[in-house]
Amino acid sequence: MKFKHKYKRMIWVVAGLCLLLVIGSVITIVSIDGYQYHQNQKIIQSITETVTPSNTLVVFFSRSGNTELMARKIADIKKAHVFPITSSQYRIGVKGWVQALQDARNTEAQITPSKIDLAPYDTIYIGSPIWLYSPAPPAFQFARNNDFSGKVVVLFNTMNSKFEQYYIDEFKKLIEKNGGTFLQHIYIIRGRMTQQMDINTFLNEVEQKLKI
Ligand SMILES: Cc1cc2nc3c(=O)[nH]c(=O)nc-3n(C[C@H](O)[C@H](O)[C@H](O)COP(=O)(O)O)c2cc1C
Repeated sequence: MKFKHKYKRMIWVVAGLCLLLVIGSVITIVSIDGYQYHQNQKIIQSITETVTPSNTLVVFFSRSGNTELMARKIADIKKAHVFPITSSQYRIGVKGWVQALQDARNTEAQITPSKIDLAPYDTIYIGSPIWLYSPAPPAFQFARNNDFSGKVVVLFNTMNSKFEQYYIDEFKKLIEKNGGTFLQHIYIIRGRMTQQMDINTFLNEVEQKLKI
């Protein structure tokens, strides 16, 4: 009887420790996310936008600003117009992070705007973070909603460590189904959360990727 009681107590202690570990990890991840968001925003504001006519458009969805940074750098180099897609349920913070994790493998999302007039452009860059090895749902939703007839499309992603080619192929199929030519997939691995590459190396990497 005494042994059973001790055993039960041990289970509670282990369960409590596991719960603390999960809460601690979530707090750490969300704090790093928030820190990164603010660091990225400082640099993003210093990159000037192209206002003259352009036949290249960079469309992106970004939560913590890494993909936005890549998008703005691509637009700067290519003298392209840039257009953010937003999805309010994935805002920075705990709620948005949990929702992102929950929806990571979906290919549908509520996005604003749902469509963009692509008529002035012949090349469209579409960017998003990788969530659970796949481009985030807003990128798929944008690809589903728009007509890419006569357009060349480049998918670009930022991530911590890796993606699965299967999801990139699915994205390519969606672009082709909507009339586009899928030219290329480019990506930057910024490294795991505590050892991410610094912003200048990241921006140099964007330049290198565009030369390929
Ligand atoms: C819910 C969620 C899932 C993620 N899954 C992956 C993943 O499978 N592989 C990976 O390398 N990074 C993953 N990440 C990290 C992001 O891809 C990475 O931080 C990205 O640069 C964030 O882009 P953003 O700042 O534009 O939102 C994930 C992030 C979140 C929030």
